[in-house]
Amino acid sequence: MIVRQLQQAEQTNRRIVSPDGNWESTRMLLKDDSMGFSFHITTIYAGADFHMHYQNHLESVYCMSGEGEVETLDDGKKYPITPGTLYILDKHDRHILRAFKEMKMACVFNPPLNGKEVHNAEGAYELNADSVEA
Ligand SMILES: CC(=O)NCC[C@H](N)C(=O)O
Repeated sequence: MIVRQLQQAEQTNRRIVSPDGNWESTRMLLKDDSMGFSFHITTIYAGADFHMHYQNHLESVYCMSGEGEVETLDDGKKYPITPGTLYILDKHDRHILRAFKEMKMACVFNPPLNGKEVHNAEGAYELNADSVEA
């Protein structure tokens, strides 16, 4: 069994701060753990408004706190996000995430992230990103 603690993981290189200033994410479970998915606790900063398109991954995002919305770009639909909301990007959906208040999210990626991923110009993660060190 593997046991990890968020407050400890935040003190390591599992915590990634996005260079675009929109979010930070502590990646608690990664590809190296051989579970077939990765699990992250992500903070979306208040006022964030940014585009993503996970062409190489499927993602589920559960809101634990805060307030915002997600907009799917192919159909222009907007979905409010409040604590308890789960949105599931099952079609590699192009989307915009907006945080009206800081949001804390629990995120699962399939395939799992290596650890150091940040968004490329298209809002995707590459499949060959660096791993965090042991
Ligand atoms: C909700 C979302 O996708 N935020 C971007 C960061 C991502 N959750 C990650 O942990 O890399």
